[in-house]
Amino acid sequence: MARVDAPPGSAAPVTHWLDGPLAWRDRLLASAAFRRWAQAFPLTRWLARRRAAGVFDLVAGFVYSQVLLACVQLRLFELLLDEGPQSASALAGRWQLPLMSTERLLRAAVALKLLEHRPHDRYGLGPLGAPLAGDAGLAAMIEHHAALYRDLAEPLALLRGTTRDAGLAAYWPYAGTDAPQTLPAERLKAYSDLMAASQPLVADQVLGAYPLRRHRRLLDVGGGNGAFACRAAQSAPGLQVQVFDLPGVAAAAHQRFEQAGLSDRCTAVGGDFLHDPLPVGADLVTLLRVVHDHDDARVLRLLRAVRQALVPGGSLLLAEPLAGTPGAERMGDTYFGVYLLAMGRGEPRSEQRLRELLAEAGFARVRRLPTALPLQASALLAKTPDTSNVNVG
Ligand SMILES: C[S@@+](CC[C@H](N)C(=O)[O-])C[C@H]1O[C@@H](n2cnc3c(N)ncnc32)[C@H](O)[C@@H]1O
Repeated sequence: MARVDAPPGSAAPVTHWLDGPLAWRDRLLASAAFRRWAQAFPLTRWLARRRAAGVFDLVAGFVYSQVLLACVQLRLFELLLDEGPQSASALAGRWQLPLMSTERLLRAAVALKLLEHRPHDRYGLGPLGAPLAGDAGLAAMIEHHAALYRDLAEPLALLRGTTRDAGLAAYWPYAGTDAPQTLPAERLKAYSDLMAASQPLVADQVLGAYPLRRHRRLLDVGGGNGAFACRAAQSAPGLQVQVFDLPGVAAAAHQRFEQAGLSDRCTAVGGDFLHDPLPVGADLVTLLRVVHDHDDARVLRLLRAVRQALVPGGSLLLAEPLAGTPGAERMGDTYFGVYLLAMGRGEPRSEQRLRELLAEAGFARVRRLPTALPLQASALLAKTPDTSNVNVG
């Protein structure tokens, strides 16, 4: 039986009956002779090609991302949506780029299905580019990845924690401090604007899965500068909405409510949700894209504080992309796993892990609310016990 390394602290090597067959399979796939045979044999050729293409996509993925980033930075998708197909020379003139590199970018984007080559040698939107046209939230998300790409330039330095020029850690300053309430407003603005721009993607999922009309008072914890609160208030005319976020962010939420003419129903409170008491009396608390930013100990502290703040029988709606989501596994463990590592705190969690944390914090009757696009966000609804809110543990 094949030998594998023992886990730290254990003397005996750990083995499993599957180790032998899997080692045989690994040796087969690692053999150039076997791969040559599989590529030539008619019944395995399709599989060999698919595997080779899969490996190539992993090799070239960074290039794909940068082609997409260049298209977004040039506002190419909006331009083609507004003005229709364009020739390479028209685009090169508009962007003041060399014709040769403009053509290179356009052909690269065609191969990625971001664009399509149209009659008369023009370029129009492709099936993957069209949904990006005019979506400010997606564009903002894509553009802020420039910071992540800097962190990933040396992946081993990231894994060792020795990255020199912090990209995402600087972008999300609350992840690197135990006193986030002291952060000045100007350090909170870039990420808060990004969250507001991309919030419609999440709000669509949340409000589609869980209409808010049955609630009286909503507390959006870590609610950013109030983008979701406004959508929530507009979707449920009788709802009072309160945002709790860091002081600099809450001040921006207050401004948004005034500008939207919603100040009579929407308010904002500033503080640190890990140390300051949350406003009490809500019958619904939302935690949208908040929990994955924090380690288990902080999440438990936050969930217990939420439970204390809710009225007996109140509900918590937690929404974020979940690890292990069928069909979107790379989004959780690959993308968010690495993203949050670069950010400096937090982890993607599976539904099961969140259920455990919710139970430990005293929530019950947890159920998953089906969302239309789990890649964007999954939602869990949990309840506080109907009676007293004491003994939160
Ligand atoms: C990833 S953003 C999500 C914002 C918003 N819920 C959304 O989905 O657009 C996380 C939010 O949590 C807030 N936050 C992080 N740590 C906090 C803390 N200790 N106390 C209060 N707010 C905090 C941040 O300021 C930020 O607005």
